[in-house]
Amino acid sequence: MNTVAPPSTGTGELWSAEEFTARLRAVPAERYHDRHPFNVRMHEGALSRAELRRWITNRFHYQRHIPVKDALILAKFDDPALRRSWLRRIQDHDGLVEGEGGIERWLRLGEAAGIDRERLTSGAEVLPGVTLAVDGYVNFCRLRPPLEAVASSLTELAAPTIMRTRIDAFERHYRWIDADGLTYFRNRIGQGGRDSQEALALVLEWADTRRGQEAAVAALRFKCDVLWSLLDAVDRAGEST
Ligand SMILES: O=C(O)c1cc(C(=O)O)c2c(n1)C(=O)C(=O)c1cc(C(=O)O)[nH]c1-2
Repeated sequence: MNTVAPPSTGTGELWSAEEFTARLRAVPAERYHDRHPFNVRMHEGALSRAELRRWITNRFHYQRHIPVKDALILAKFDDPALRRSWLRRIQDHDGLVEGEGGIERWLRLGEAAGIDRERLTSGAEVLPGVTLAVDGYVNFCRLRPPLEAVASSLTELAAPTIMRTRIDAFERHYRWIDADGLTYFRNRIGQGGRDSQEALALVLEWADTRRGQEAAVAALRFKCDVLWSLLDAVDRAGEST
């Protein structure tokens, strides 16, 4: 996390599709939040119940804003097929009817960990740094062009792997959480894989200048920083309790 982005000149030649793809994939490979000390401790089984509950509570703030940022991205598209396709992401989180969808599954994860849904939905325990990180992501998607907004979702290239690692860690080390609570993570393996392939194809198609390619890589770095900052806040909150 100490690397500094080189200044973007945007003046070089267009990277080939292979090189551009490799540069995009290199970003989460280097700075995805699976390397964050908090996630490392989670995967090793070293988190206390209070820490895990703090993570679930604060990550809920991220989860509930994903469909909001996807609605902001959707509003930028003028193509019906593209809107239809992107709409699926909102439906994945919100469900088609009450009681379904990713947000509901995250609430059930909370219940499995002993946090009732009123406590999660109240947002009362969301840390200031988490609010800022999530606002940063939502506003990035609100303000940036479609290429960058879509590219920022490409952290999901790495998400299926972290989901598998997390399920394994929960089943092994945090057995006090009922296994049914892990359904959110199980569902995201397929959804995240599909969403990231869709987003990658769009970014490859739309980035038709070197400047655009560099902007897409920078968007993905920014998103890695969002996820990293969120975990920093969750990690540091423990120092004062
Ligand atoms: O738990 C995780 O590590 C993790 C990471 C990410 C990600 O890489 O952005 C997402 C999710 N989960 C997730 O559940 C999710 O729905 C999601 C949507 C997006 C996005 O940027 O559109 N990222 C992620």
